[in-house]
Amino acid sequence: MADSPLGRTLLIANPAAHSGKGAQGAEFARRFLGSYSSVTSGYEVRLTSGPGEATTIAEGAEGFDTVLVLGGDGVTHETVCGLMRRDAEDRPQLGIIPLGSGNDYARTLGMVTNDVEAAFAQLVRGSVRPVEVGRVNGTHFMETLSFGLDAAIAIDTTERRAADTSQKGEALYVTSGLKILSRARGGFPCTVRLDDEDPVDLSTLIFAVQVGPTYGGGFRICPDADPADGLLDVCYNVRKPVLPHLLALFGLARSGRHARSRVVRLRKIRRAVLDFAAEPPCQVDGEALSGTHFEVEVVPAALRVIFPV
Ligand SMILES: Nc1ncnc2c1ncn2[C@@H]1O[C@H](COP(=O)(O)OP(=O)(O)OP(=O)(O)O)[C@@H](O)[C@H]1O
Repeated sequence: MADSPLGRTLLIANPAAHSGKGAQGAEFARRFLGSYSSVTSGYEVRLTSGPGEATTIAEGAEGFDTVLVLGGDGVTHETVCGLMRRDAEDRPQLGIIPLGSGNDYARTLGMVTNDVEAAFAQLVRGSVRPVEVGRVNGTHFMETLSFGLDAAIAIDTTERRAADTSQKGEALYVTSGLKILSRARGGFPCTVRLDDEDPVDLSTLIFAVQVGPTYGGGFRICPDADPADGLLDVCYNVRKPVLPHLLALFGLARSGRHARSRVVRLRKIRRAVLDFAAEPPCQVDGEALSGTHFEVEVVPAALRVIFPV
């Protein structure tokens, strides 16, 4: 590793990412790695053929110093889950080449998005820092876990994108948001225990657990979240706002200004246990998760990730 910035490198690329632009991005990345041989000490390129494969490839990343992932938050989540199945001492460092529609993890790290060449320039000169990941019922997440309306919006967004709507990214999230929020009524009753505190009953509309500040393609739900502070940030409602207020909060969350509202509370925690009366909408890095009992915890310094300098 000493004689090249990335050492022995495995590139995991999703050709389907960003509405198929991943294929071209992967080809560019392959040519880049071939042309600039001093950047690595040898490399391998693996294209994913479908959901879940990045996890298997990353889990088997034996003898690599660096795993690069090219694609969006979905394939990055799968790669992180695979890396977390490896022993910590045999876990390669991770670099992101963001090519997706949401790119929230890239935003957390400060990587340029949807520009493969510029991302390589950042990675080659970057610095490696340990970051935490979250864990919920045995599944890891690198950016976001949420319950309630925001999860319903994220799941609706994913389903509509899969159904090939012409809307993308933020526009898709906003239209899903307006649809789901305008139908919101009861909330999702839940008992929550944060760290070692006494359990509290909440009438949950949203309960977000974040490693980095954003979800949904840039909504700053936990504006102070820092992926290297060893803590998870949570944002949840402590009152039920009337619908116009709820819609206004949704708009303010774009810039993080919802944090000033007395309706929501923001905290930093290590652990949370949530028990819902009935199964809530739940998303983990954009993927749906089912259940009523959720045990959430931080895994501090779980991954070494390349940040731009
Ligand atoms: N060859 C493939 N064909 C179809 N889907 C794939 C393939 N390889 C991986 N996938 C799936 O595509 C999903 C979405 O990919 P990814 O997150 O990379 O891009 P995106 O959806 O454009 O971006 P974002 O997640 O940021 O919105 C992943 O969850 C992954 O399981």
